[in-house]
Amino acid sequence: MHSYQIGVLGATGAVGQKFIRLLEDHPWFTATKLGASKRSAGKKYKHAVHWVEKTELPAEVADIEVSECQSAEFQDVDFVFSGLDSSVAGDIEKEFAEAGIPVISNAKNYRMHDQVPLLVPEVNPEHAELIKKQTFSSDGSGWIVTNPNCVSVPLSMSLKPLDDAFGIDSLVVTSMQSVSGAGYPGVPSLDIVANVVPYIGGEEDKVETESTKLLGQVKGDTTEFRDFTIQATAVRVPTIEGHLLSVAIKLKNPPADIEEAREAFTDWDNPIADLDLPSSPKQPIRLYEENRYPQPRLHADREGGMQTAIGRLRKGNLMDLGYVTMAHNTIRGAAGGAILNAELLAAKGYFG
Ligand SMILES: NC(=O)C1=CN([C@@H]2O[C@H](COP(=O)(O)OP(=O)(O)OC[C@H]3O[C@@H](n4cnc5c(N)ncnc54)[C@H](OP(=O)(O)O)[C@@H]3O)[C@@H](O)[C@H]2O)C=CC1
Ligand SMILES: N[C@@H](CC(=O)OP(=O)(O)O)C(=O)O
Repeated sequence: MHSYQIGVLGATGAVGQKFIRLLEDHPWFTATKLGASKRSAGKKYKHAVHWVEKTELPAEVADIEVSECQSAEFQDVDFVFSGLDSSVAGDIEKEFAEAGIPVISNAKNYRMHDQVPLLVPEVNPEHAELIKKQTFSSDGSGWIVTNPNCVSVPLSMSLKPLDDAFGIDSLVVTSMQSVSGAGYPGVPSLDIVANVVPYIGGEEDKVETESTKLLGQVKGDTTEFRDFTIQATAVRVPTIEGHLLSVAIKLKNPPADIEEAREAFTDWDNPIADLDLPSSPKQPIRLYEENRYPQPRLHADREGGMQTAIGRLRKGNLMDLGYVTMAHNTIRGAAGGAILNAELLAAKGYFG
């Protein structure tokens, strides 16, 4: 039976609040320590946070006094989740790992670090073994694992079955990203109401790189990236939750017909199904046949926000296939993805 006391760094932020909500009643993990900036430290969580979740602020955490994000304050926890702002996540997460506290991070800072796994349990669970190569702490007790960017999650989930079946040559992706991706208060209302903003700073580089690490292979003490090319355009749209991606893909051994492409998704086996992890969706990938699906408002919450939706699968004129894919950006693409990573690592015995 797994039972862990955990801390949440950045607990007052948009992603931090999602951690708090998803951890309420979690069968394995209990949040006992919460960290944020000096602005929040010393206050009760209920007074420090500007709660934006639809559910009530969980009573178990409401009166916890928020700490500064220093390992000395978190000595009693088994590990921490990090929903820290990336401007501070680098130094803080390193300090925790050096002090022997594992960090399950949602921030971008260590995603490209040679020994840090960039992990999506259904895509590359075997990359967890890189943890053993990390030297943040002298005895190996402190380490960092990251989850990818909220666009890279549905992208890599959709690419994995296609890669297994046909091999990926190259792809073009356009991501239509919801406003919650920018945190709270996020994008100014005058920019985004009844509008589309055709640029999200720093986003395209991450989308063009992360899937080549996720679908890569651990070799020695690092990951060998794949050599397929991704061309990305990231735009902000006035939806609230759920990033919708349009993908056009060229394959090494294209399917004979669209039915064969469909089967790549429907016949794909989830490699972690037998672990029966608490946050694992029963059906990680859902292929919609209806031309008008998937839609962020209708489908982002499916399977607790952990399912990746695929639709509009069709033969392309220029590339081999076209499709759309969509996932809940702050659950599957952020806090829920990090919690699933921690469940995988707990089931594999990484927390001792
Ligand atoms: N929103 C999303 O969809 C996604 C976000 N992410 C990533 O998750 C992280 C958090 O994003 P989001 O929740 O939107 O951001 P927010 O701005 O909403 O929250 C940031 C958190 O970091 C804390 N913080 C800020 N400065 C410091 C500091 N100097 N020391 C300690 N804590 C500090 C804040 O505390 P305080 O309240 O006290 O200021 C707050 O808890 C980012 O790295 C982001 O890129 C990843 C995927 C998706
Ligand atoms: N940039 C993403 C959210 C985010 O913070 O991504 P990352 O974890 O890669 O920094 C969005 O706007 O939707």
